[in-house]
Amino acid sequence: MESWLPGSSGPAEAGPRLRGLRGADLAASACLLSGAGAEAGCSAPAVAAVLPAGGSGERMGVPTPKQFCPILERPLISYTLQALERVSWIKDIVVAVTGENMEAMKCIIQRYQHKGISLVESGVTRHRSIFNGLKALVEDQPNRRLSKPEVVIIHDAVRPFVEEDVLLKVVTAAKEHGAAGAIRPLVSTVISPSADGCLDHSLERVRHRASEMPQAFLFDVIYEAYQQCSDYDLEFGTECLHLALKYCHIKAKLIEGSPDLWKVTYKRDLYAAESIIKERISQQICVVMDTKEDEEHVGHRLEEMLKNELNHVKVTSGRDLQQIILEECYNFVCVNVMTSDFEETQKLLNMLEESNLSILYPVVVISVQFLDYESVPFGQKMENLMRIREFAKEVKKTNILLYGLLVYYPQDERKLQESLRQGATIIAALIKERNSGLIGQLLVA
Ligand SMILES: Nc1ccn([C@@H]2O[C@H](COP(=O)(O)OP(=O)(O)OP(=O)(O)O)[C@@H](O)[C@H]2O)c(=O)n1
Ligand SMILES: O=C(CO)[C@H](O)[C@H](O)COP(=O)(O)O
Repeated sequence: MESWLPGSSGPAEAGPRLRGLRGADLAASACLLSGAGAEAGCSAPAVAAVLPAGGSGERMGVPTPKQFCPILERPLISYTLQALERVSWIKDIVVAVTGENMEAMKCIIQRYQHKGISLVESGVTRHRSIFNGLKALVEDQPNRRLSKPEVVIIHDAVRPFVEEDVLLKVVTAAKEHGAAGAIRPLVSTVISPSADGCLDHSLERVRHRASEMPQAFLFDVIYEAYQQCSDYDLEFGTECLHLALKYCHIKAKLIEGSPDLWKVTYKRDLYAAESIIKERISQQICVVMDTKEDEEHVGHRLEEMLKNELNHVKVTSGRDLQQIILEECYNFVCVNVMTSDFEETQKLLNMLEESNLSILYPVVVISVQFLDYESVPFGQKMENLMRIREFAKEVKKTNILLYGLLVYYPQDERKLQESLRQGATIIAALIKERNSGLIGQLLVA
């Protein structure tokens, strides 16, 4: 049994904030799982995960297998790997991919800096792919690098939104019951047609559930089940929990999962996944000010306007930028009140590039300038500001989306209020949409 350190789930906080159990709660649950008291410290089963990723995604209807389809320019499977690898108590992750996609998969692992991933060749069916993944974890394999876990999680590579709390629940239940899997209420009623295409019978919807992923098993149970099962099971079966029941008489514990556990299957699911990701990374905005003037100052007024416009979003003024970057804020509004150049924006861009924050998600930077006809001639200001196009092209290479916003700054208070409101609306839209086609544009409010 491996040590399961309290609070060892630090990396799980990486990426957009997770819902459900957090930090201390997770550590406490991990202790409970082990059954060991505080005096004994935490210990828990060694856990590994197998991800079948060898399908062709026929139902998606595109040439690229769906697990490699890009969402915000990053392959879907990378999001799933990120979700699993940030769980510190999952020790090994085995991914089953086709020989044809092996190199592509290696590139994905390298480019997105995934850690602790081993690759095996997939099989012609999902069950065969999973079996290959399990074999890689068995002790008597030649060239064995991985250790046999006590519990193994099985999770589809095309379910990117799996959270640590549901993983912990299925693992805990698997340790107690031998097998466990996430379920969801049925959306539609399941009916059985007869051979002539007419209704034979209908199932009572409230008595049935949709079986989702993740699932977890005592390793010996699921490995035994796969070793015993028939070719028919391997060819046509779709349910791992059923194999554990049929061949090992293990009745899986069923765990209620969240709606986000759904399997990306059709093209529309990619759009849904993209929307979820965009929403998650738009929950915090950092306003970087080139002035420390009082609250009445126009930069602060824009910040207040943003807070009103986006009342569910955390809007913070950036004092300690390094810390804010470390906390994984993906949206920055750089307000230039005192200056009419990109010096402040440039400093921020340098910090972002050094931080590697944009490896996983596109970071939005909006450089805001104020257009005050009385102090700087329009032509001179524009000449300066047009340089944003070059900057934007350059930083796009590192996945930073740079936009310019010119806010009209009239003397008339009512008009100024209106410009600021419009500016806040544009900022909100740019952050929400993350449209790379608009980078380097100077929008006017
Ligand atoms: N021979 C196979 C078939 C499927 N899978 C994986 O099993 C998971 C769930 O299967 P499914 O959604 O059915 O994927 P596909 O078989 O790719 O899709 P489709 O049925 O539309 O062809 C996916 O991560 C898929 O890559 C696999 O590893 N090996
Ligand atoms: O939902 C699941 C668990 O029960 C699996 O993801 C599902 O069985 C995969 O099967 P298929 O390849 O036929 O979609």
